[in-house]
Amino acid sequence: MKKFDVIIIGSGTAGAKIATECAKRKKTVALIEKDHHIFGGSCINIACIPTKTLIHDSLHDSLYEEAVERKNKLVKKMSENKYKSLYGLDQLSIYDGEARFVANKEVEIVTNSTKEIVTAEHIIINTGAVNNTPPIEGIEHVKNVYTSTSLINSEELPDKLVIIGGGYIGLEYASMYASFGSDITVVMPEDTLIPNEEPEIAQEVEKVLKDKGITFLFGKQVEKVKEENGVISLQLSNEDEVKGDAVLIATGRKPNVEDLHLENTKIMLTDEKAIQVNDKLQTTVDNVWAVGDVKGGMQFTYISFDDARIIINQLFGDKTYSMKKRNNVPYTVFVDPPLSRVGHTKESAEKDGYEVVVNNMPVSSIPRSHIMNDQRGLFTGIVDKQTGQVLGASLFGHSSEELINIVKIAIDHKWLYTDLRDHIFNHPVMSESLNNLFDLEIEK
Ligand SMILES: Cc1cc2nc3c(=O)[nH]c(=O)nc-3n(C[C@H](O)[C@H](O)[C@H](O)COP(=O)(O)OP(=O)(O)OC[C@H]3O[C@@H](n4cnc5c(N)ncnc54)[C@H](O)[C@@H]3O)c2cc1C
Ligand SMILES: NC(=O)c1ccc[n+]([C@@H]2O[C@H](COP(=O)([O-])OP(=O)(O)OC[C@H]3O[C@@H](n4cnc5c(N)ncnc54)[C@H](O)[C@@H]3O)[C@@H](O)[C@H]2O)c1
Repeated sequence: MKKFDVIIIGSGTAGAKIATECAKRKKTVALIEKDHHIFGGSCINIACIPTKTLIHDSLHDSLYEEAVERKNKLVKKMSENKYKSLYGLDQLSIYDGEARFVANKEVEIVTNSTKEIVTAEHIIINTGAVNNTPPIEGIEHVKNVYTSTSLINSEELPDKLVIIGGGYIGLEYASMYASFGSDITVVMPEDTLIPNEEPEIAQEVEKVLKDKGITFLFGKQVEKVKEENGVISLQLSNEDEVKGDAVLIATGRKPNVEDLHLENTKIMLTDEKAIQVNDKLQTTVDNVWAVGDVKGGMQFTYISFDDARIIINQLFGDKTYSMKKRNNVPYTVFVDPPLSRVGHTKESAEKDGYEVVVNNMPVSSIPRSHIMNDQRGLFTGIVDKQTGQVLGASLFGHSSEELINIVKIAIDHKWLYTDLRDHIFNHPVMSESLNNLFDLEIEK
């Protein structure tokens, strides 16, 4: 049986980074990827990069088919570059095959024509997540039912798209396909949009997305789907019916564990069927680690990348970096304009015992928004009344995907609101708005 220092299952964000770092340190590595067409994993092939490219082009008057073509070229280039950056690294063997466990520390690699069992001192599982499709009667018989992956590969713009689920994918695709000109209905079980965000921000997002022509059906489940002459009818929980010519299922993504044959090991799963790890990303088997979406929790590329930092620190560093040190993770929902958040909302800060000062500021008060001719949105800043420390921000408006990182630095470094209020920004730019967002009256 061939023995490596490290086996990595999946070439996603974490896997590729760990493979490079191990090879740099002259470790022998087997990197196993089951689908050569998505070498480099989800982010560059089916997720962040293709969707944000299409979103960009949807806002710059591109025709849908042209945008899909540009997206395809970019994805191909990025995937090839990723492969080239790894292929030929000394000590690194890339396997085009599916990995499955046959014992705690033994992995079988299955290709079309071969089977080989390999072992290693360390095994890292980076198999990502797969779509979670709810059981809806009739759905398997209906054409033009898409996932986030298949819809953006279809070159035909849907005329009337019904989206099931109002999370990240549901909202980003609703906004993007509305910008391209599709008629959009979002069916979601929640009673309100983005219930974990500041209520004022959520209301503003809803208003802006409705102004784009998107219809939301709140508090509804889809029970049955059927198709007649190309018209798809979705029967909802309250007997209502909604019709479209295409359906997107955007009801979450679940850890990809099914084909790993973990029953041959002592690797345990959580109640949510993710691989159970501790804060160092160790599974329940010694020297087997899990990184990225497959370990459950937040599903973001930068979390997978940060997981790689943990592994590299644990294998080659001083072993001090772990999930315990990860906090204030920012995120952006790339609707138009983007919604970004870091740290506390008013409600979550108060739950944690803070007395807070809150400032809401319309984007229209920012000079840059007039230059760009886009005054939509609202910014909210949250500050601890006792200490004056910045606790959080919710930014719904142009460029928020960049601005939010300034607030993250402020929270991480325990800056006071006055640090942002008095910072000299250049002008006229969106970031100077932080001077005003954190210009607060704080009485102690
Ligand atoms: C539509 C969409 C948009 C998104 N947009 C964003 C965004 O804007 N920003 C953001 O931060 N996140 C975004 N995400 C989430 C982000 O893409 C994921 O969190 C991230 O890519 C997860 O990476 P990973 O390292 O866990 O694994 P992945 O990148 O998913 O890689 C897993 C790899 O393992 C391979 N594999 C699986 N099983 C086996 C096996 N048995 N043997 C061998 N290989 C195997 C797969 O083929 C795959 O290549 C988006 C997700 C989606 C679906
Ligand atoms: N900008 C980004 O960073 C970005 C973009 C896209 C996706 N992602 C990641 O991808 C992951 C998956 O995205 P997602 O939107 O699929 O998941 P999600 O968890 O964000 O949202 C799922 C939605 O589907 C609804 N839902 C669940 N079961 C349902 C059912 N049976 N019927 C109808 N609706 C149902 C949920 O209530 C929710 O509204 C996210 O967790 C996110 O981390 C990130």
